[in-house]
Amino acid sequence: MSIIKVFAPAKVNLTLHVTGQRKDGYHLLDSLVAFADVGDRVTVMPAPAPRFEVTGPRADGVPTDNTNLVARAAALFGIPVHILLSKHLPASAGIGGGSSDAAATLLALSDLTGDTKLPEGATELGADVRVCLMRQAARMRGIGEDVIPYHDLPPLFAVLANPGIAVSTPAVFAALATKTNPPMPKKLPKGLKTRGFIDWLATQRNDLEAPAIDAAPVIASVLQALSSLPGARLARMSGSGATCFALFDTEKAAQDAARGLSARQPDWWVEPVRLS
Ligand SMILES: C[C@@](CO)(OP(=O)(O)O)[C@H](O)COP(=O)(O)OP(=O)(O)OC[C@H]1O[C@@H](n2ccc(N)nc2=O)[C@H](O)[C@@H]1O
Ligand SMILES: Nc1ncnc2c1ncn2[C@@H]1O[C@H](COP(=O)(O)OP(=O)(O)O)[C@@H](O)[C@H]1O
Repeated sequence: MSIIKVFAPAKVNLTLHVTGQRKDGYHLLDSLVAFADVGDRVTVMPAPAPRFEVTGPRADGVPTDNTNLVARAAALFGIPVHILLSKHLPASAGIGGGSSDAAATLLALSDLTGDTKLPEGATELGADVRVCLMRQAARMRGIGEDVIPYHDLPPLFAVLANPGIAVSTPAVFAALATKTNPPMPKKLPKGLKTRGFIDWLATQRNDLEAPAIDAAPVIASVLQALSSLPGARLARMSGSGATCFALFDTEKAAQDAARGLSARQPDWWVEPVRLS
């Protein structure tokens, strides 16, 4: 029997510029997205009837019914499968857990069925699903439908930190004071090494940081804690929060900093990661 396992990496918005709003309310973005080496795991196997289970250290509170994006993605293929979702990423956390799980499910079912074409409705599962299907650094524009791979990401080492509060993406977008902010430069940097690239990132923004902090002031404490870690070069929020990241010049600096932060904040989710 074929059992297909697909990793669903955390998505990190290294930048997130909100550049406008469509008539239907969705916001136009210009975001440089990368993927971490931590994530959820989706296992799919053929079954006589559909079955869906959620396990893992971060399974609490994740829907186990057909509202889960994994179940919705699988249903698009119209064949019965048994799916195991192992949750390692916090939910409603700005790191695209649901979208990455949905993308992993689409990839697993394509593999199982041999269908190379995505089923209708696949990318409507969420604005981040398209970039999550790409699973590599990319510039994402529009509301997430315009995704171009970015091949110039140098080695990037980060600490991800989430204080354990869920943030509502629609509420954060709705609270944004200015909807038309400048995009990133037309041409993104090419050939920069880690240090220079982090310096460039520091000139860019996450426009959702301010409204997310208004909704959940603990995010300001997370950013403060990350920026004061030894060797931290830049601290920023990912997506609509509450997960924030700090960037370091070396893998060792990120690992040491993550150990220190975990010891001080044992209730936070803290992970040293490599981004690509
Ligand atoms: C903000 C971002 C940045 O990568 O990440 P997260 O914070 O979710 O991780 C994404 O654009 C989120 O993508 P995703 O979580 O897939 O969004 P969806 O489920 O499609 O939309 C949830 C809600 O967010 C708002 N929304 C989402 C995307 C967008 N470009 N404009 C919006 O205004 C809408 O209110 C929408 O109803
Ligand atoms: N597979 C999934 N994992 C996590 N949350 C999910 C999943 N499927 C549906 N959801 C729902 O999607 C919402 C957003 O979760 P998530 O995608 O993790 O957040 P974000 O959009 O901030 O990255 C949550 O309210 C959760 O109930």
